[in-house]
Amino acid sequence: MSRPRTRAPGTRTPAALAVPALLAIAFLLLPLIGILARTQWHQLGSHLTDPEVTEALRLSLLVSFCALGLSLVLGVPLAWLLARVRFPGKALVRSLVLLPMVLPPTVGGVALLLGFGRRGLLGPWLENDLGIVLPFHTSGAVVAATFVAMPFLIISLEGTLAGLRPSYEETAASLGASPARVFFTVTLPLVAPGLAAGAALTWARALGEFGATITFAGNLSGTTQTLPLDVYLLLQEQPEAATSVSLLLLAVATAVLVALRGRWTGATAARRVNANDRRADENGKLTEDATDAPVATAAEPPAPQQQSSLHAEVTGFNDITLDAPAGTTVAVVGPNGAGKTTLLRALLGLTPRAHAQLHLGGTDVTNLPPHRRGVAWVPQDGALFPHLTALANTAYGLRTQGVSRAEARRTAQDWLDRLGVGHLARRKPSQLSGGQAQRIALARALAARPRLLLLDEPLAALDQTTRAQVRHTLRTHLQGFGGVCLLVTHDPVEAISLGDRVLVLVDGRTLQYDTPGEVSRHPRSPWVARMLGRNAWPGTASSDATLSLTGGGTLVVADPPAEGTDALAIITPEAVSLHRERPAGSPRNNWPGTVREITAAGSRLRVVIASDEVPDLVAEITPQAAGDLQLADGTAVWTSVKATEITVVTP
Ligand SMILES: Nc1ncnc2c1ncn2[C@@H]1O[C@H](COP(=O)(O)OP(=O)(O)OP(=O)(O)O)[C@@H](O)[C@H]1O
Repeated sequence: MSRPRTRAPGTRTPAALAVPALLAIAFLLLPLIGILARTQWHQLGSHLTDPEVTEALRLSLLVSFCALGLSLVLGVPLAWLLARVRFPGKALVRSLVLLPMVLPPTVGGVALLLGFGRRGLLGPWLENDLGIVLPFHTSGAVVAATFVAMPFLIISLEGTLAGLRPSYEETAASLGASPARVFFTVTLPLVAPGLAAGAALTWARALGEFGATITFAGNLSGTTQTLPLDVYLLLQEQPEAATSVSLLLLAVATAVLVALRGRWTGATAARRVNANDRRADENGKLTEDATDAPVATAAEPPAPQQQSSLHAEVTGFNDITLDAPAGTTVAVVGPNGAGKTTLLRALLGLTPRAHAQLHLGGTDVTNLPPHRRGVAWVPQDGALFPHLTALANTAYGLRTQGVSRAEARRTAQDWLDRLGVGHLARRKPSQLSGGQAQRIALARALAARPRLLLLDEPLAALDQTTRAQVRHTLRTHLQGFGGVCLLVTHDPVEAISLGDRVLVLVDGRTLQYDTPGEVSRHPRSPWVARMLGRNAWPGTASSDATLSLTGGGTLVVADPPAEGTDALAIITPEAVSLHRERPAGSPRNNWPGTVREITAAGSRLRVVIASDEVPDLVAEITPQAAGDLQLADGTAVWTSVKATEITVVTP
C-alpha cells in the first residue's frame, strides 16, 4: 500500500515567483529548441563534414586548446598569488582579471589591437624584434581566445585554493616535504576538481569565442576562421548549415556543463574537502569503531627513535626559554589566547608572530626551513590528507626522506599496526572516526622519525571513552619516543598523566615549568589551580597567621608567609568538610553558605558552596555523605577547612 505523498508546510511556491521563473526558463530554452526544431537532421552529416566546416572545427580545436594551455601557464600562478599572497593592489588585480568577462568581446578585440596590434603599444616591438605578428594569424586567434577565457580558470582556481585549509600543506611540510613536493602531492590533488572545472569552462569559452577574435585576428579561412566565425558566415549563405554547426557547438557546451554540474566557481572542491572534514568531526563524536583491533604496543615495544634534546628561545608574541632532555613529554597548558599554538608554530617556523632559536639534540635548526627541521606537527584535527589512504598518509614522511615506496609502505603498515589501526590502512580519512583519524595522524608523525613532536590538543575531538583509549595509546608511544614532545592540552588529566613536565603559559610567557606533581602541589596561579580542580584564593599575609583574601574574608593558615606577602591559598576539594550545623571542633576556618550546584565527578560529587564571608568554594564528597546531609541546590550548610590542609604558594 503506497503512502500518500505529503508536502512539508510552507513549501508551496508562490505564484508571483513561479510565473516569472517559468517565463525565465522558457526564455532561455526557446532559442535552443529553435535550433533543434530547425535542424535538417538528414543533412546534418553532410553539413558537418563539409571541408570548410571541418577546417573551421580543426582550427577551433587548435585555438581553444592552445588558449587553454596558455591560460594554465599564466593563470595558475596568478590564481595562486591571488589566493595566497598579500600584496598591495590585490583588489585591483582581481577586478582586472574579471574585466574580460564583463567587457563586450568586440571591445576586448579593439583593446587587443591597441595593445598587441601592428600599430599597438607592443606590436612594433613584437614584429621588429621577435618577428611575431598577431593579427590575421592563428596565434592572434589564440591570444583573443585566451584574453576572454583565462578569467574563468583564475576565478575558479582562486576560489578552490582559498577554500583549502592551510593545515594540510603545513603538516606536509612538517613531515619533510619541500614546497615543490607539497604543491604536487598535496595542493594540486586537493584543488584538482576546481582546476579541472575551471579548465573545462576556459576551454568551452575559448571554443565559442567570436567577437574579440574577429576584431583582433580577422576572419581568414584556414587561419583565423574558427567555428563561431564560420556560423556567422554560413548564416548569410546557407542558414541550414549554420543551424547544424550551431547544434554542434550547443552539444559541446551542454556536455561541458553537464560534466561540471555547477562547479564553475570551484566552491564544490573546497566544499568536498570541508565536507570530509565535517564528516570526520561528526565521527569524532562517535565512539571507536567496534572492529578496532587492540593496541599492539604491550606485546611489541615501539622501535627506538633518535634521541634529541630541546633548547628553544622564543621571542615575539611568546617570550620563553625552554629546555627539555631527550625523551621528555612537555604538557603545554594555559588559558585561551595564552600563546600555546603560537609557540608550536614558532618552533615549526610557520608564523611571523614569534621567532624561535631552536636547538634539537645540539644541532641549531633555527635557519632551516620548516621541512628540514625534523619537527613533526599533528594539528588539532589531524589534517590527514583527504585524497590519500591511511597507509599512504602514514608513508608520506618516509617518502619525503627518499625511502623507497615498498619500504615506506611496509614501515607505515608497521606503525599503523602498533597503534591498533592496521586494519584501516586502505581507508580514506572520510571513512574514519575521529579517534581512528587521531591514531593515524600520530602514526604518520611518528613514522617520519622527527626530533621534535608537536601535538596540538590531540584528544580534543574525542568523547570520554575514546579519549581514555587514545590517551593510553599515546602514553605508550610517547614512552618510546626519543625526541621531545610538546603536547598542548586544556585537559588537566591529560597534562598530569601524559606530561613529564608541565609548561604553564600566560600572555605568551612561562608562568610555571615543573613536574606534574610540583605543579599540582604548588600551582602558581588561580587559573592553574582551578584547571587542576583545586580551590585557589589569592590574598595577602597578615600579622596573625591569616591571609586577607582578595575576594573578601580571612583564612587561618598553618604556615603563613611574612606579613604583607601576596600569596595563593590552595585548598583541595577533598579537604573541605560540609556540615548541617556549625562544627564545634578545632578548625577555625568555618563559614556558613548555601549549596549552589552539585555535579558528578567520577564516583564522587562536587558541591559548589556560595558564601557571604568567603569566595565560592568547591567541596568533593561521596554520594553517601551527600545523602546523609540531604544536600540539594539551595540547602544551607557550614563549610570547614583545617589550617593544616591549606597550601600557601607565594609567587
Ligand atoms: N594570525 C594571527 N594574527 C593575529 N593575532 C593572532 C593570530 N593568531 C593568534 N593570534 C592571537 O595571538 C594570541 C595567542 O594565540 P594562540 O592561538 O597561540 O593562543 P592559544 O593559547 O593556542 O589559545 P587557545 O587555547 O584558544 O587555542 C591570541 O591573543 C590570538 O588572538
